[in-house]
Amino acid sequence: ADSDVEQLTKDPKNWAMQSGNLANHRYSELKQITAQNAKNLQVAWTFSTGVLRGHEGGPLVVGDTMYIHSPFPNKVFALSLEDQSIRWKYEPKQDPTVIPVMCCDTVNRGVAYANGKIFLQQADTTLVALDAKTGAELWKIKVGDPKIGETTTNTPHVFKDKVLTGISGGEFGVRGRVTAHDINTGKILWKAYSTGPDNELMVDPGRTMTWTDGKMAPIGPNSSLKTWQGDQWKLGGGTTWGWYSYDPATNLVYYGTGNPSTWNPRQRPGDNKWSMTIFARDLDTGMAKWVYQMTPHDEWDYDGVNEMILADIKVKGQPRKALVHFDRNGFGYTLDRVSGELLVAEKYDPKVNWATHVDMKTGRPQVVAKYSTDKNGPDVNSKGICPSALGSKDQQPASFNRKTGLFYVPTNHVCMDYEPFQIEYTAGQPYVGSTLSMYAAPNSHGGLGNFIAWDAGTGKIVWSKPEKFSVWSGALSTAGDVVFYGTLEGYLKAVDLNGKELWKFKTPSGIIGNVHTWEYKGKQYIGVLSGIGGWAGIGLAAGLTKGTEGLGAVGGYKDLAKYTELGGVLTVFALPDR
Ligand SMILES: O=C(O)c1cc(C(=O)O)c2c(n1)C(=O)C(=O)c1cc(C(=O)O)[nH]c1-2
Ligand SMILES: [Ca+2]
Repeated sequence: ADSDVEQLTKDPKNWAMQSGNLANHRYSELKQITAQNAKNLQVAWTFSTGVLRGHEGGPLVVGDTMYIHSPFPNKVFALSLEDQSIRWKYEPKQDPTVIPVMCCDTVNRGVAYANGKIFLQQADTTLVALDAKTGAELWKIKVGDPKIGETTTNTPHVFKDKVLTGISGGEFGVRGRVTAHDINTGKILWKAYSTGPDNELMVDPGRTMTWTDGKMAPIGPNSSLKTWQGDQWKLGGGTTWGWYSYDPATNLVYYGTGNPSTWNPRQRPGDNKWSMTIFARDLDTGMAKWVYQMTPHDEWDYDGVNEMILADIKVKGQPRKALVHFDRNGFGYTLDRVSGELLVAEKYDPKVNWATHVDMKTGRPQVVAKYSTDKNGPDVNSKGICPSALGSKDQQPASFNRKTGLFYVPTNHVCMDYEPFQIEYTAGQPYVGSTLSMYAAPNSHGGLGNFIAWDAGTGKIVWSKPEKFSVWSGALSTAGDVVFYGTLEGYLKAVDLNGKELWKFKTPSGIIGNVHTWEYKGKQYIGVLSGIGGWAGIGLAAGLTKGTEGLGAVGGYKDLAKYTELGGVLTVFALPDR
């Protein structure tokens, strides 16, 4: 039987899924807080998780209870909205040796709710179901092995009667996959890899389609194996650590796969399918209906895992069932989510230079030779590549406003120098094979980020608001015509539909969490987790973690220490009583 989560997300009093709804909208129908009164927002209450390092994701609210989480050791708290007391607390026992094999800080992107259960994905790859009333453990299952660099940072995703989860470790030669579990027992119902033989990919060579020659065509047999040399696909990356979405009308689940391993492209000739790819899979069977690869043969670490936002919008004047995706590679893609047809691919940061454009017939980016780290070869420093490996956007999710039809997107405005080198694979050791340095986009406003509004029907930036640092927090937009996001200095900001700043508040630490909203006893609340960390904040969060120095210190982020310190704190805001 289907879970209650879809129904719960239809009542805007709840915030029952990390993304707000199945379609990854991060939009709320609540409109007590408006562009006129947002300047009056005040702190209603706060709560410390007692954990340092990177707090991504955000609070879930179901009825009169809030569920929040922390990064490693992955605590979960159930809080009463009535008196803010702790109803229960869960703290798993985990082996801390997992910490050094997490590439980009010990982040966690939050818990999921369904049918009276809370689902948690621990760093050590254990997927756990808890009783939402008591916090008692109902079942758990390990989906990976940290000894070979497999870890988990993603939120679990509940669609209908299944909970889906991914894997991290693209920087350790992990082979990416998604598993679908029975919500009542944890039993694996299907498992679909990103690289390898057709049966393990769960593709049908005659029926799984992809965009080629200006139309959809079957992918053909061994579509992945043919694009790797020898057994390289076994260490091929294509991990699955992003925000998934689901369309009940087509029964398709959508997610992206990450970078191919290693970052030295000369060591893995070929397109490296299906890394850097959008998968559309039937939820019941797991079989792929269509795939689209954004960055064939990645040479820059542009993981393709960023969220797929399902939106019914006009594209070039025609109403379409669209899928909108802001890829790390700097292109904003609009596809037909039913067929997989490529509709729009345009740069959402004007500085993007590694490719001139995406060929709309082949779907392939046209790479600029001087920024090809493969052509330039190992031990050559390719300079001035935009975006950097952080992408024009990383994990920080965008919001789709159902009223304006526009997307509000937190972005990075960062470029890099990239120098690949030969690396041997050793299980459980970084398999990175490149050194980077990253810096603010040259000849621009000097900051490391922008917060933008995007028209996915035409592929155009509507407005762009410069920020000193990358906007590493997820956005929220509301029917009250307010858009919220957090900054790495720790400000929670409210802007109007033209990007004009209405209000800001300095929270206790830098924000890499996502802004959520809910209603309790007739009052609308806004909540966000502070707690600097993640890749942009890792310098502050951990010093550079041993073994991950190669991931590159980002020059400008060192200044963060002038603005903020570590510490996970939830801050809840509301308008004053009249
Ligand atoms: O390839 C992978 O498996 C993998 C995993 C993760 C992760 O799980 O956090 C990140 C990345 N890659 C990555 O490339 C990246 O830029 C990144 C940023 C962050 C973050 O939370 O700030 N995680 C990750
Ligand atoms: Ca990666």
